[in-house]
Amino acid sequence: MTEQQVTRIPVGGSDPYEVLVGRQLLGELGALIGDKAKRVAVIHPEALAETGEALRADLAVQGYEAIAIQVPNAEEAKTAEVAAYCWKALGQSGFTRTDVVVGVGGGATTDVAGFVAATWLRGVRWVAVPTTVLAMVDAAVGGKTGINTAEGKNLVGAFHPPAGVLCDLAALDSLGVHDYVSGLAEVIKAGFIADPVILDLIEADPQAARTPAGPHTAELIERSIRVKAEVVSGDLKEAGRREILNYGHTLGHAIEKNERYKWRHGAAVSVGMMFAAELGRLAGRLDEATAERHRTVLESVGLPLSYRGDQWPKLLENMKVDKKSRGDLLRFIVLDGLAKPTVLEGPDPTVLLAAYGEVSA
Ligand SMILES: NC(=O)c1ccc[n+]([C@@H]2O[C@H](COP(=O)([O-])OP(=O)(O)OC[C@H]3O[C@@H](n4cnc5c(N)ncnc54)[C@H](O)[C@@H]3O)[C@@H](O)[C@H]2O)c1
Ligand SMILES: O=C(O)C(=O)C[C@@H](O)[C@H](O)[C@H](O)COP(=O)(O)O
Ligand SMILES: [Zn+2]
Repeated sequence: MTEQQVTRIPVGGSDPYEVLVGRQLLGELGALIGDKAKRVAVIHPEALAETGEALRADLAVQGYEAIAIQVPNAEEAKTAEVAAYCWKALGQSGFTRTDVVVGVGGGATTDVAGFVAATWLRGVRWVAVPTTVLAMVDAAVGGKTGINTAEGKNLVGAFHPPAGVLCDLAALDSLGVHDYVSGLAEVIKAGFIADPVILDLIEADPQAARTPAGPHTAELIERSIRVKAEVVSGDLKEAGRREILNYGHTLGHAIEKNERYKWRHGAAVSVGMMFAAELGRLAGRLDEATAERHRTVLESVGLPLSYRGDQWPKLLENMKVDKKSRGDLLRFIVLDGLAKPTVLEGPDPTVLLAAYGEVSA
């Protein structure tokens, strides 16, 4: 990709928008903010203090009353206290319904920024500027916004699509390898549920896939965004098909909570996908080769495959508040085959335990 090339991926639904992938995209921000806004709030994590301030200063030069709101890094930002801190900043700046929130950062930041936008005055416009692989391919696209509570992950939130998403690939150069690789879990998820070419590209050179300098970085990101865009375009509020994007997340979210959010989301989802593959296999749905492919591709990029065996009772308890649960019924996304996701409802507890045995350390 040359510096000037920009890929535009449409996301449909009642409030359509585009995901732009390229470099030097910040020139696009003004058009997305629109001409009705007087004030803009740039919500950014501590790690991107300079970027947040540069963006604020640039918007101020363009004539907006721009404020920067710094939130903690990573999952510590996804709390009611941080949301309340942001609401206070908006209130103090006189933020009205025509003003705009810009969320710049990883998925944790875009989740809380989107949630603040969804709740302030019952909903104001927002633009996502994702700066991690994970946020580009998943978190910033699709309008799921939210925060955690003491009881679990993402338990409070709203569906509130952004006005646009700017994925500037240059942002990935400063990302640590651990965070880069964590994002690959959602890329690999998109491969297993819908686009196996993603898996072929990673398997061809797993080491190259671990860095933004790899030859297929833009293609992997764009393919994953297209999977997400296609799914959410037809089912914004997760009435059905959108549930496939939760592949690996039932156990993944339970692990994140058990680890008090010290594990990255992608790492937990990696173990969760391995578990879901084994669950599908043991339930007689998934062939052995595809289940084994999970192990090889996740391991090849350095993602974890196992978790502490003694934690199963706690994980089972955590999984009960998963949003796919209905009453006492646990529901999992499994595969009937490669790119054939489906729902497995109320699996036999012995099969669940056996599947966990396959990922227990
Ligand atoms: N809304 C959705 O549909 C959706 C989808 C997937 C994941 N998520 C959420 O996304 C979150 C995980 O996102 P993540 O993996 O991006 O992690 P993250 O947001 O926690 O970011 C990881 C770390 O990298 C820092 N960082 C961000 N961009 C950087 C950059 N360019 N250079 C250097 N440091 C940078 C962050 O400040 C943080 O410390 C989880 O909370 C998960 O639940 C949401
Ligand atoms: O967009 C979706 O829908 C997803 O499930 C994508 C997931 O990768 C993401 O982690 C999402 O935040 C999980 O949502 P939740 O509803 O299970 O909290
Ligand atoms: Zn996820």
